[in-house]
Amino acid sequence: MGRKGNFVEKTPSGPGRKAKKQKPPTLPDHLKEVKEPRETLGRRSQKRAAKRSAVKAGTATRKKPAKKNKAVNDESLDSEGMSDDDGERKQLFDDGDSDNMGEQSEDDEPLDDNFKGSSGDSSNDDEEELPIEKKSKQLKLKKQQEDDLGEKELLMNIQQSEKYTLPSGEEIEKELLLPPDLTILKSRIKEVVGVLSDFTIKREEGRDRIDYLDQLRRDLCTYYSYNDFLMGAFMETFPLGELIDFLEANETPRPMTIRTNTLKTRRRDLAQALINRGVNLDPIGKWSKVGLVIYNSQVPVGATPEYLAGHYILQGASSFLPVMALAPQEGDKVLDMSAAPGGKTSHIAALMKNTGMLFANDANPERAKAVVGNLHRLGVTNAVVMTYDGKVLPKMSRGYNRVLLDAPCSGTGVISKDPSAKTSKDSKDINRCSHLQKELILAAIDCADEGGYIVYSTCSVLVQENEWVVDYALKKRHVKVVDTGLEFGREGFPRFQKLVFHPSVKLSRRFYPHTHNMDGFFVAKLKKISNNIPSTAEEIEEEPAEEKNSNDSDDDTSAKSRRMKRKKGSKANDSNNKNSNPKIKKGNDVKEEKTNGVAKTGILKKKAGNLKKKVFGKKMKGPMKQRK
Ligand SMILES: C[S@@+](CC[C@H](N)C(=O)[O-])C[C@H]1O[C@@H](n2cnc3c(N)ncnc32)[C@H](O)[C@@H]1O
Repeated sequence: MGRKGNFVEKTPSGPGRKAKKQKPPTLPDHLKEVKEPRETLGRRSQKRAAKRSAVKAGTATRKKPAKKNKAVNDESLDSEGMSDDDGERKQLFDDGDSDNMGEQSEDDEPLDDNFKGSSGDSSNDDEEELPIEKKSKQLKLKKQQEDDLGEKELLMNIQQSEKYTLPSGEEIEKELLLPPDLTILKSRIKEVVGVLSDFTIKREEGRDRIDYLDQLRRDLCTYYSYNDFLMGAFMETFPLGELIDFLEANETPRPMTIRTNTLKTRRRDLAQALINRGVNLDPIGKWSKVGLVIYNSQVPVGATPEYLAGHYILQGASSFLPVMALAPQEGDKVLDMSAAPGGKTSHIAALMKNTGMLFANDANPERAKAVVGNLHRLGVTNAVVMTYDGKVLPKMSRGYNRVLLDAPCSGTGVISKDPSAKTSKDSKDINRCSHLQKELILAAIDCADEGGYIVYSTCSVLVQENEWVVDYALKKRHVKVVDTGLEFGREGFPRFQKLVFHPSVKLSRRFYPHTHNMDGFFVAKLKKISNNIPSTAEEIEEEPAEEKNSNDSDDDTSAKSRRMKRKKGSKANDSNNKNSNPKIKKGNDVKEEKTNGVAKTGILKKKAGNLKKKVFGKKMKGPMKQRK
């Protein structure tokens, strides 16, 4: 579909199988005789042909290019007769009828002669050369010299890196007085990463790892313009080699992607319509049937008639993933707890084929307006838009088959889109986000029906906003982590620094700009086992378990190395993932309500006076008519 760019450059791979098998052509002697140049030959060709004749007759010598000489002198080649064959073939081409062939082989030769700076024949050739040929030779020579120099420098650098010395405090102070020299910073970053990757061998006597890490952190902050806190957080999250890739990826925008709105069109038809408008596109990948990647366009992609008609939405590739993990079904009752501007809500509606009931909530009324606009444009008719604080939702409406919590977050996965995060986020922000996320995830679980699914996602790469939050939910509610069903993505971290999370958080998925060429994202899927709340939930500390011994090897995932920092009786929740019931107590504040997947509009009706809601297409009374 579309105009596919052929990114794989095809390089000729030498003679084919048949050609290799064939012996060089052997001609009868009379045909090998040198012919007089034909009348049609040009002046230069005639000169060359005359020279060749002289060489053959022994009245002149002919210089061979350095490489070819080497090949000719190579005994092993001689013994196989290959060089003779080459010579013979060359001679045949040179003397043959084809002027082009002759010219070609001649053109190749003087270049090497010139390289050797020889006189004689080559100087004659020089005289014959066109200015462009001379220029080309000079450029080749210059390039060769540069390459040689580069190689020498590389060797020198390698030798230097083995005994790389960190700058002294005085040198650093001096440096700080001047504007940053990016070239120096870049090479020092490279050097320090090199030392850290082979520390015992490359370290400077008397220097600790922390000295190098501090220097690296300072340099990375300056080079990539991050604040110290965030750089530290990233250094804890990624191995060093990967860290640089991640930071580099944050400097370039991700590909523009759109999602076909299957409520209105098919991807094939949309692609054709956009191609007709001069949009160069491709399917996003095998993992999505609705995504298209836009390489370039002659028209603004956010203002085409197809866009205005709601045939697609501009949406980052990673934003498809939480909805795919949620896998909403036709007729479901679904809650999108923080929905604005509605990209994922509209995707959910499309998968539900506008059936069932979809509640799109966002605490920010201004942002909720964008949800209204998008849902109208995209033809969503099964949705209600609400503007509540997600934390209060369980008191109003429960029994959802599926709940999406695309949580408010620090945005550390989308720095290429919003580079202000590089300097604006500090530890307080992350703590605040994490705290809110923990409250919202519990609310999301409470809203879900028994057996229902909750997808938790963020566009952050920080553990505190991801695995930590999921681990917290596992301790506080009777849920288990299940497979997201997504085909790709890195596993969630079951451990981080000294912290140990429930091993099942591994089932969650991490997506990175440097590995997946999409925004950094985290997706976890939970299944609610029951409405019961672990009896110890209130006593459980919010902090995840800490490892006993920080020297434990990173690979040691044994149960021994885990110390669950729970108080007495906390075993209950450990069994969540084995599907057994933990010690439980009924939540007093929560009135249970089994809905079997059908919306209980009574709740909404009761609170209608307070609800700032909008209904699209269908009235709120009674369950939606389902289109199957
Ligand atoms: C990551 S955005 C959601 C993006 C949306 N899911 C989409 O795909 O278009 C997070 C949203 O959470 C909303 N939010 C923040 N605090 C909230 C709360 N306490 N309850 C509900 N929504 C909240 C923000 O207004 C913001 O729109």
